[in-house]
This record gives sequence, structure tokens and C-alpha cells, in this order.
Amino acid sequence: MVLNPVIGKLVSKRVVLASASPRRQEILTNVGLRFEVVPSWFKETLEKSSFAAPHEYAIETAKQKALEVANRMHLKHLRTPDIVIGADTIVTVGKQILEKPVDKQDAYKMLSRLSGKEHSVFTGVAIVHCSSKDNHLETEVTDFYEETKVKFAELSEELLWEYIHSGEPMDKAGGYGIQALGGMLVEYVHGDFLNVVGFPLNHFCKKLAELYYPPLKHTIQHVKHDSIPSVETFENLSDGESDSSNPMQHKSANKLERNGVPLPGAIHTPVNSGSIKPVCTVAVENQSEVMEYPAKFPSKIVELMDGFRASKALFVASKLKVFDLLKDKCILKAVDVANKIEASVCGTERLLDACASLGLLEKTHQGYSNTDSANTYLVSDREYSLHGYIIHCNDRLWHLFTHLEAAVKEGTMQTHQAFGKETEDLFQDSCYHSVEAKQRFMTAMHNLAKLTARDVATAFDLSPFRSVCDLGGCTGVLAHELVQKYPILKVTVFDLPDVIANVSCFQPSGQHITPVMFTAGDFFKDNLPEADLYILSLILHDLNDEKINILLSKISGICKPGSALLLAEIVLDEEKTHPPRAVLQSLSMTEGKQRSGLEYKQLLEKYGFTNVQIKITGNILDAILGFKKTSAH
Ligand SMILES: Cc1cn([C@H]2C[C@H](O)[C@@H](COP(=O)(O)OP(=O)(O)OP(=O)(O)O)O2)c(=O)[nH]c1=O
Repeated sequence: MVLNPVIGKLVSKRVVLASASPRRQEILTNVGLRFEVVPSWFKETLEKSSFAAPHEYAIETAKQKALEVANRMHLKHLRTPDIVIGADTIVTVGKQILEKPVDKQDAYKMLSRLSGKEHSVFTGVAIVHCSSKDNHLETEVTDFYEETKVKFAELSEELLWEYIHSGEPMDKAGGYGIQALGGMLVEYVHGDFLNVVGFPLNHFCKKLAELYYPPLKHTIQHVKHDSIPSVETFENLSDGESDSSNPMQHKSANKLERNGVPLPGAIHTPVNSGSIKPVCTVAVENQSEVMEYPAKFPSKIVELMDGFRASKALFVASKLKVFDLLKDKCILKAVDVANKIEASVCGTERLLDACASLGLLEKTHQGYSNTDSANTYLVSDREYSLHGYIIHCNDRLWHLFTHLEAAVKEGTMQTHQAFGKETEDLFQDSCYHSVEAKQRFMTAMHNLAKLTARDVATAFDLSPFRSVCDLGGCTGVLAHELVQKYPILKVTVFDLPDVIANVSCFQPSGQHITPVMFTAGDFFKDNLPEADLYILSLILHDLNDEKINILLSKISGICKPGSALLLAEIVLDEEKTHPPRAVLQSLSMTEGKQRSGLEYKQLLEKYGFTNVQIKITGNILDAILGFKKTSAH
């Protein structure tokens, strides 16, 4: 799912295709690019012998086509386009370059030259980024080429003339069109078919990806497991720390020149079959002006401004069960989806397009279908479905966050303002008010736990322990992960009676599954089961200091020396600005708080746990392990 977002990066830009070729228009339209067509007036008359290789000729012609259009549009005081795309396709056989035949005799000569042989088709492409400074046009050119090899069958005179009389060869390089009748002349194609038709789409998207999604400077290491799908999927759609909507900022890996003069400090790294060359085509500037760069495009801010729309589109599509309708490779038109979800056709179409633009759906001329991520995470009955959690975000968190301003001003959770009820009531009402709601909330927590449990269970060597008690362990996902890793462990899940009463349908089935015990109780009030390792997963960050004191004093009190307490929480960095997920969660203004590694260490030490170790797993949850002081301490 790289291509959709890349094309999506151009949505807000004025893109111009400097080509009269209907094939190029079709190829780009088919992938959802929106552009204007302004055919170039550049005459394809460059001296071929002055180019060392045929592809250089194609690239230069493509560039001149695009620059001519950019200049013309600028000079005519039309609004300067953001991007102009030019392309040129040529056929080479031996050392000869074949362009479009001038007449039928010329077509005959070309086709007989190609008969029975392999030839190359080169398309040169230029992507010209334009900007206007003091009414001067500034352009920055990224170019590349693609080569495809095509072998023709032996063509009889009769076939040749019949084909020429069809009229097809006349507006095509080499005198044939592989996409139509000309396809019958071809024995094989090695390489990108669309390149032969006039536009190397795949290479184009890769080039855009290089420009708009350069590799991140600091790659965060994510712990992945074969059997647990990575949660990176949706994160990958954002450009993370890089401010990359404006490719002008990513020059360092490319060749930088202005008017053919290398820029001071430019790193000259050859780029595979392409380069970026900032070219000032209208005004010649002095050296000090050359050093000026346009202000950084605020892509991160723009993304954040739009973020709420994207979230709500995901929530509504999930709530209307759009992804359920499109599961199992089902492809539906907007009108069919609208009928099934009992919604307006125009509204449904906009929602589906929004989901496609976000990389959640695929859109083709046949209709809409789920992407792989949507199939895995958004279909409601899938093993790792986030559907329940998304509905929780929509029904509960969304309303809370609409009161964020008041929450910040008052420093309190806005439950009453958002729902007309206080926190405790709300938990009962919103999450557990019906069997269905209870089931959905537990499923949401269960599936989220499945994404994190293995990394928590394997964060430390827990083999010295014999019994574990997971306090607030809900449906027992982490407990099962532990018995799988340490089969001799006796694991007990301790949770509220309401939760325990509903855990049976979440238990894995199979003969070789070691059982987990479930005990009902309230860890603030009741006695805790005996164990030499206690676990608190996603508990402490929600509790105020008083409740933490009750709970940790109680655990510390029953822990024998050498026993341990394992916490699973998001560990903030010491500046408390990372990871953003935890920092943003704090805005809910629950009575608890998120903590840094040092703060967790100090908290555990306060309750008699020493030798505190912290493991940043790279998953959503990190792990903190502390050992109850032995008498030697
Ligand atoms: C080899 C081959 C070429 N072609 C076409 C692609 C190009 O449109 C054309 C080569 O001519 P170009 O000069 O590359 O393009 P064009 O004149 O059609 O459009 P413009 O200059 O305005 O961009 O040949 C096919 O359609 N099928 C084929 O199999």
C-alpha cells in the first residue's frame, strides 16, 4: 500500500500533464491522479547524435516538453502549476532511434526494421516542481527513464501493410501500438508494459515515493513476530518525523545544481537513472539568492489539521460495517454499499473514496474492496480486529475530546459534559450497559491485548517463576501467552466478577492448551491469590496516587523476597514527549498519569521492589520488572 498514498500526496497540488498522448492520460487517470492536460509545443528536434545514449535523448525531450508548458503557463499569467509532468517514448533498434512515423512509407521502414528482432522501448519522464518567486518561475526537475525490451515475430509483407492501413502506427513511436492491434506482432515483452504504452507508472510512483517519503532519519525498531501481524500498518501511511510533502527539502541525496552550477555544499550522489536539478529557467540569480530556500512546507501541520477528518471517516466506515461488507475479496460499487448500509449514494461514495484515499480500501473501475490491512484489522469478526476498539473511540473518546478545551482549562475529565454522567456511572452505562456492549468492549480489549501480549511475555526471562497472577488480566490473553512460553507456569487471572463471568467465550480451544485459572474479585478490596510473579498490565496509568498506594502496598505486602512485579505500560521518554500515543492519552485527564522509565523505577522502589529493569519493546506496551527486596538488600 505505497502507491495510493503517494498519488494522494498530489491531491492538493495543481498537476499538469504536458502531453497530448491519450495513453498517458488514461494511465494516470486510472490510478486516481487529478491533473490538467496542456500538450507541449516543444518540437522533438533535439540532435540525437549529441546524446551519449538513447535514454538521455528521451529524458531531455521529456524535460523540454514539461519546461515549455511550465514557462508558457507562467508567462501567460495563468496560475503557475505546482507540478508539470512530461514524457517521451522512443524505440531503439541497433543504434537507431525511432520516433513516430511521418507517413505510411516511414511506418513500413520502421516495422520491417523491427520484424523478427528484439528492440528497446525507452520512456524518459520529467517531473517538474514549479514555484513563483518575485514573479520569476523557479523549477526543479526530477527525471528518470525506463527501458522495456520487446521482441517482434517475423512480419509478412501482407501483415505489415494490413497493419499500416489500419492507421494505428501513425501516432506511435516505432510505428506500433502494443496495447491494440500491434499486440499481435509481439512475441515477448521484458519489463514494464505500461512503459511501452507511453508511461512507466511503477517507476513514476517509486520516484514520487523517493521525493515525498524519503527514508526516516531515525528508524524506530519494531519488534515483530511471525504470528502476530505488526501494528505498523497504518503508521506507515504517515511520513512520521520527516516533513516530506514538499520534496524541495529532500535534496541532499540528489544532485543539486542551479543553472548547471553545483550548489555550495551539495552532496553529489548519483541517482539511479534520474536526478534532481533545480533549474531557474526565467531569471538568473546571484549567488546569495541561490542560497535562499523557500519556507518549509508545513506538511505535518496540514496532516494534523486533517487528522480528525481521517479518524472520523475510519470510525464511521467501521460503525456502518463497510469493511464487513467488503471482506473476502468482495468488490462492490458505491450504490450497492449504499443500499446495504441504508445510506445515501452520494454520501456513501464520498465515504468510500475517503477510505480509499486513506489506504483502507482499494478502488478500481469494478468498485471498492478491502485492502489487506482492512481485512486483517477492520473486519469485525477477524482474530486481530480493532473494530471494537474503533467503536469505543467513536462512541466514547471522540465525545470526550470534543471537550478538550474545557478539560485543559479545568484539568478534569469532561465525562459529565460529554455524556451527562460521572465517570463511574459512565463506565457502567457506556461499556457495560447491554450484553452486546459488554461483549464488544471485552472483544476490543481482548484483540488489543493480542497485539501486545507476546512482546510483554517475552520481554524478560521469567523461567525462574512458578506461579503468576495477572491482576486485571481480563480475558487472559497475556496469561495464555505466558503458559505457552513457560508451560510449567501456573497462571491465574484475577478480575472483577462482571468480567470473569464473560471470559469463557474468549478462551482458546484445543487439546494442548494449558489451562489458565480465572478468579473473581476486586484487587482493592479482596485478598489476592498467592503467586511469585504479579502482573499489572495497563492498570497503573489510570489510577490516582491514593489507589496506587493501596494496590502496590498490598502487592508488596504479600510478595516474598525474590518475588517480582511486572508492569506493562507505555514508558515515556524522560522529556515526556514520546511516544505521542501515550502523551495524547494523557489528554483524557483520567485521574492517573503516564510515566517515564525513571518514574516507574522510583515508584517500584518506593514499594520495596529493586533491581528494576525496563524493556522498550517497540510494540504499544513496554515492560518493567522489579524484584521484591531480599533480606540481603
Ligand atoms: C511503442 C508504443 C508507443 N506508443 C505511444 C506512446 C506515446 O504516446 C507515443 C510516442 O510519442 P511521444 O512523442 O512520446 O508522445 P506523444 O507525441 O504521443 O505525446 P506528447 O509528445 O504530447 O507527450 O507512442 C503506444 O501507444 N504504444 C506503443 O506500443
